[in-house]
Amino acid sequence: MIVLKNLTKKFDQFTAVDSVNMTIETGEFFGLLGLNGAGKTTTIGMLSTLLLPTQGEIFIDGELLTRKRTDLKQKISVITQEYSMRQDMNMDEIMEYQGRLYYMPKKEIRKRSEELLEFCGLINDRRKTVRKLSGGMKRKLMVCRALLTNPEILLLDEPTAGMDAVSRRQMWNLLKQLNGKNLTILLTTHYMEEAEHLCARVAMMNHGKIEKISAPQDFIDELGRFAVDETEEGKAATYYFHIKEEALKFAAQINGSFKLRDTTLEDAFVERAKKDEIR
Ligand SMILES: Nc1ncnc2c1ncn2[C@@H]1O[C@H](COP(=O)(O)OP(=O)(O)OP(=O)(O)O)[C@@H](O)[C@H]1O
Repeated sequence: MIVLKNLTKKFDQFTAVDSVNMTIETGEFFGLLGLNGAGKTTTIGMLSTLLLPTQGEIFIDGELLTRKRTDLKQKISVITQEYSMRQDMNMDEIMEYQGRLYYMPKKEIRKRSEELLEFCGLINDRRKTVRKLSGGMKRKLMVCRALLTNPEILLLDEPTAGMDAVSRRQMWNLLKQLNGKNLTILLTTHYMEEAEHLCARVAMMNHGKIEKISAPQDFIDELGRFAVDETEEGKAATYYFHIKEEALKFAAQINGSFKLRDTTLEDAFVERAKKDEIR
């Protein structure tokens, strides 16, 4: 279990993460959502101990996380937004290098690498250098590398940024399978469909603060499960309803064209952002 208590990070006078309180259960698939600059990466940075909190604490399974607690740090693996791999190494070499960093025996590195590369569908490309891999393959390799040391918690900062639709879905399947094996996953994403598809709960972060934590469906229900997209004289607007009959009644009096559909987490996210702009 991960517990953040009043977690705060200031860069000089600017507060990037502001008294965040949050609990992520063991084995949970949790999403951290928010506009650019909301404080998501900074939160991940503190969880990975790359950044030190200005105030507040992080507890892993009830124990205070500090840079000195290698035992706790070993439970956590992080995958950052940037590809941080040597271009001239092949997959086997990348895995071996990582294993050696953590003083893993050679035999174990080889066994676990093989399992992971197989699991991620990369085994046939293991001799390819990073330079020759597609963006999707590189991201999968980063997952393999992060899992080599058998972490209990995986932190992913925008794991599918820039991926094509097919690779993204492959990554989703992979992450779901890993979570099925009780890996706790915390991800940040700008793809609301991704969060809706994967996360049991999401936190909406805004200007460093957590505004609300709930299941994606709760955000949708709060807004109204039924959406009517109206297009009239080139203008588009969306209206939300809790009851389907009401949505249909509304749609019947529209002069232009309309589409009745299910509300998505993206709708809920955009509406919250609009309200914040007005405030
Ligand atoms: N090292 C730093 N020094 C000063 N300000 C920083 C630093 N790192 C982040 N910030 C600021 O803190 C705020 C939060 O940044 P952060 O990267 O955590 O946001 P984010 O939610 O991950 O955004 P994005 O979705 O764009 O990745 C931003 O205003 C950013 O400019």
